[in-house]
Amino acid sequence: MARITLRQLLDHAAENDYGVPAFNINNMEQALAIMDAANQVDAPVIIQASRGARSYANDVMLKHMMDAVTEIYPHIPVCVHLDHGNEAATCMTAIQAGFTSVMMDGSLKADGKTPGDWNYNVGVTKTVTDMAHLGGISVEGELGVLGSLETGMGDKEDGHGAEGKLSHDQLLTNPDEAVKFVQETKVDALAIAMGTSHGAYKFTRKPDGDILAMNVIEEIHRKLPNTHLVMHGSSSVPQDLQDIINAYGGKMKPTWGVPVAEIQRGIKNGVRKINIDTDNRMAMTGQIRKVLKDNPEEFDPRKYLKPAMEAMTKLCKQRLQEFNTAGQASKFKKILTPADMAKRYAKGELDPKVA
Ligand SMILES: O=C(CO)COP(=O)(O)O
Ligand SMILES: O=C[C@H](O)COP(=O)(O)O
Ligand SMILES: [Zn+2]
Ligand SMILES: [Zn+2]
Repeated sequence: MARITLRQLLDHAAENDYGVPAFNINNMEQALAIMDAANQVDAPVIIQASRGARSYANDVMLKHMMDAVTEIYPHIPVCVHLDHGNEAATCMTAIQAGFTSVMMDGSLKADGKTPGDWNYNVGVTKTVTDMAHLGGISVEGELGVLGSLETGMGDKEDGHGAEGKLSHDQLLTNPDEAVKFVQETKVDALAIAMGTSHGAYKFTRKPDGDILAMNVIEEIHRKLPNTHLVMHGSSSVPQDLQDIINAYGGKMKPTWGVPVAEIQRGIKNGVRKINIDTDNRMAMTGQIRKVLKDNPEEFDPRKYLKPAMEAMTKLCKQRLQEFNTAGQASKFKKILTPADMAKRYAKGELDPKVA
């Protein structure tokens, strides 16, 4: 069993200068596609499930799917992570279901819509780290609210995201506050806001520093050189995937995502976890549309799900190569269990270090 905690994985990534994509799953096809990619390029990987994924697939199904992939690919370290936990209970039930890492997203209140203030965010995040670390489970926190620097709007695209207009103060993580947040909460990884948002419609033009503030990441990394940074909303929304969808009856509007080169710049500056969901959704949907359009007589789901999986594997493989995750799986000497990690937290070995 090669189920790894986020903390052990990202510590290795920091020591070896690479980033790890965190791909979202909702079903078996996505889990198999990710693992096929990781196996082909010898990469460790993060598989994450949102609250929506948990209610779509059922925790029991997710748990056994994760057991299945680690049995099929025992040599691939897999971190099973909760994406955007909205309250402590959501994190605790994920841990019960076998997740080795949870995100407590206190940038928004439990409703997933209202921005949380400093005291709320620190309080709820610390509650989760205190409990999770007792069991050796890793925690990602978030400071700053995801949303567009072009429009000031939070991302409401998939039901989770700030409502209403946000100020630049809210949309850009403050580096001094980031230091205090990490010290007070002891999170293992920190998600920061710098202009990305979820979904396909991130930018109306190729992003420059005005709308994708990579300088914020660089400044935070200078102050917190030992903290693993997380970029949410990091799909690149490739033009060729937009084109396939639109060529086969889709109606995606013109849009830009996060260029891979910007993510690579982030990886040089402490970004260790890169969240990608939309690109994989698009890769699958493009193939499903194509098969059904080309073969209107077809009704066997395997006929369109297989090419959909292959397109997702191709995308995942490409990101694992671009982030230098490829070739790293076989470098792991020993996968520590959550119980091993619990002892390390108890000794204070994993306490945050500030520059
Ligand atoms: O951040 C994400 C999940 O937490 C996914 O982002 P994308 O919508 O850019 O793929
Ligand atoms: O928010 C991040 C992911 O894209 C998951 O989306 P979801 O909540 O629709 O599952
Ligand atoms: Zn999303
Ligand atoms: Zn996210």
